[in-house]
Amino acid sequence: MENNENEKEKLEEQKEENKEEKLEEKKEEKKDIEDEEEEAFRKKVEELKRRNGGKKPNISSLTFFLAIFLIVLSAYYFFGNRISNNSVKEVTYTNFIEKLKQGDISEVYEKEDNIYGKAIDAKLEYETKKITNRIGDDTTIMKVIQDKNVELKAVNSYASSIIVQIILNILPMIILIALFMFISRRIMGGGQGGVNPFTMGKAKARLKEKPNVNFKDIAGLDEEKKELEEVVDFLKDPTKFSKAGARVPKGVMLVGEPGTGKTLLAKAVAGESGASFFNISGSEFVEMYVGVGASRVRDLFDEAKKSKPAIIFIDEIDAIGRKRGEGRSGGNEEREQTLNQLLVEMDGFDTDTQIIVIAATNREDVLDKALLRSGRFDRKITVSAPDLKAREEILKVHAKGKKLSQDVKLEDIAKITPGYVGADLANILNEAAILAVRENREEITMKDLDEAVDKIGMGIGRRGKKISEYDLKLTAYHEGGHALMASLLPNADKVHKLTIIPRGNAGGYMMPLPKDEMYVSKNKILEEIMVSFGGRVAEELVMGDISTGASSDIENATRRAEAYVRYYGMSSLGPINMVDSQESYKNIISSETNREIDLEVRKILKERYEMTVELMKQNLEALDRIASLVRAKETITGQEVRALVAGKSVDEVMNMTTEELEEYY
Ligand SMILES: Nc1ncnc2c1ncn2[C@@H]1O[C@H](COP(=O)(O)OP(=O)(O)OP(=O)(O)O)[C@@H](O)[C@H]1O
Ligand SMILES: [Zn+2]
Repeated sequence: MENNENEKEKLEEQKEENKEEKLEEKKEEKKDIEDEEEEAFRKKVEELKRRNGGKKPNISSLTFFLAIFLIVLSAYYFFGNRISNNSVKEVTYTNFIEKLKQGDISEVYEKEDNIYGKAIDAKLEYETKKITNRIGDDTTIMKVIQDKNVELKAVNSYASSIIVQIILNILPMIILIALFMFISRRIMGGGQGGVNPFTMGKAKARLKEKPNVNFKDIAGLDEEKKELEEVVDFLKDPTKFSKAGARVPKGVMLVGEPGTGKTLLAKAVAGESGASFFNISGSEFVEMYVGVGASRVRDLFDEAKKSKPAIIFIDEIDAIGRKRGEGRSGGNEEREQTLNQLLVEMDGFDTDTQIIVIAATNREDVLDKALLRSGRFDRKITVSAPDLKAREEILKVHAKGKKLSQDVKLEDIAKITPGYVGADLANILNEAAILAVRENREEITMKDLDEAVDKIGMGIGRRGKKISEYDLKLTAYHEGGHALMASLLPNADKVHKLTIIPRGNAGGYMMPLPKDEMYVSKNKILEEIMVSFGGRVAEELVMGDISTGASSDIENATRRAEAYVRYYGMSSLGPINMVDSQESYKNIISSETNREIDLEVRKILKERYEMTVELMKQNLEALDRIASLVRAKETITGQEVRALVAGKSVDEVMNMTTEELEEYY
């Protein structure tokens, strides 16, 4: 099979499409972005508030330098006045000598460039410029002084004036530095305690900590913890890895919505392995001055190497890890340099480096592919929103140390909070505690918790909305329809996971496990079209009505069918490339051919839709079982789906052990 560049790309694309969850995401992404941006903004504000701890923005450094300035100024006047608090009259040198000769001056002293002479009546001082360096070198004036027996003060205010002068000379510098620091704080957005201009390239040492979080402090997230265990092993005993010739982990990418516990997981890896924990946010690198990001990365890694084993946790990696040559204008070059430096550092790791970089993001789509290449962040762990059971456990974790009244059933709170993440659940308990305290009660009641759910729910927008019974059923059947098709059709990608926990604007999703294959077969394309249609068909057969929830499924199916005809030349129109692109055959595609393509695409889609209806009608019971299990558990695995499709009942599957389920891998 010939495999030119383009085709490879197409195949890649196809593969990626498969990987993508097949639900409504595409269409709704636009809406999502708005939601996300709002969410991001809200988070930023909260973050700022949190960092400042309610204090006013830090302007103490400015006041500090202002104070110094005032002290210096008053000191100057103090000394200055003590030296000459009489009125001074400037005279010419000859005039001064004249006055001396006439005996008008009783006392002479020098200060800086001048000679001063106190008038006899002590009311006036004469001032004139010195013509020599020291008054003693001036033979003319010395002779007159000796002749007239005028008192010459050898020690004068010269010393103090040096201090004043030094201060005066460095004062502008001090003021400049103060201003610089003040502005730098402004640039940093008031957070992080500002930057010292002399060490601004340095990673802050205070970022290092030894967290006392362990895996057992994290509720749910079992799969995620299991995957991280390997990293813990490595940090504890790297020799085990090198001896076994196993590839050493370098970077782990945690992908998941805000508040799902990514930071917590990273800390727990440190806690479990006893490694030092360096925490920095990607946005901190780019909010810095130009040219500093890369050197900060270098310093951070140097720091970490000194206290190995260590974990470097980079939150919001997307801030530096965006696709290169893309993204918002300004600061791009800076970001790219920072990213390059990060890659360079990671490429330089070997077995005894004993550093693991854990990065977190909720925008995997914008990440530069280079980051995910092998030897860098090649372990990707999706941190998902908690399901029913996990939510109850998280609630329990955060209920520790709080008094709950007898009537409280955390299980019931878990039931009404699908879509809430760990941070939301922690907030619910805090809020409930506040409500109780406000009414002078010691115990949190169910009513407090209910109220807290409403309040937090309002704050988190869509995620916190209660979902109607009808919508839950619709989602369960829709996703169940995808999963059923994926399990029945031999060439389609297997189901990895099925969930009705809302994410973004999607009510739920079916996550396939893409096969590792070089080429996509004709049958696979056709079957994947049926998997896409599975959602819509299930709605039609079970609910008797169809919804807008299938829009992206339909788009997906259409795209596949079109590629099948136009690009892969698999249809009855034959192996002709009819891709609509600038350099291709396009110019000679006649309008008749276009019409033919159109008809062919429609025919394929119609056929496949009807086949999906037929196949699903024969397996409606399996569909019911899938829908009811996913309703009960919110998230179910591919194994569970396949056990149900194989004829096991919902109860049987619920009671299966992990080993028993392995059979349905
Ligand atoms: N599985 C969990 N078990 C217990 N508590 C959790 C869990 N997940 C989240 N939390 C709570 O939510 C808080 C926020 O979680 P964390 O900061 O780890 O989320 P995150 O995914 O890193 O979010 P962000 O993307 O905003 O940084 C934690 O401090 C913890 O109190
Ligand atoms: Zn769907």
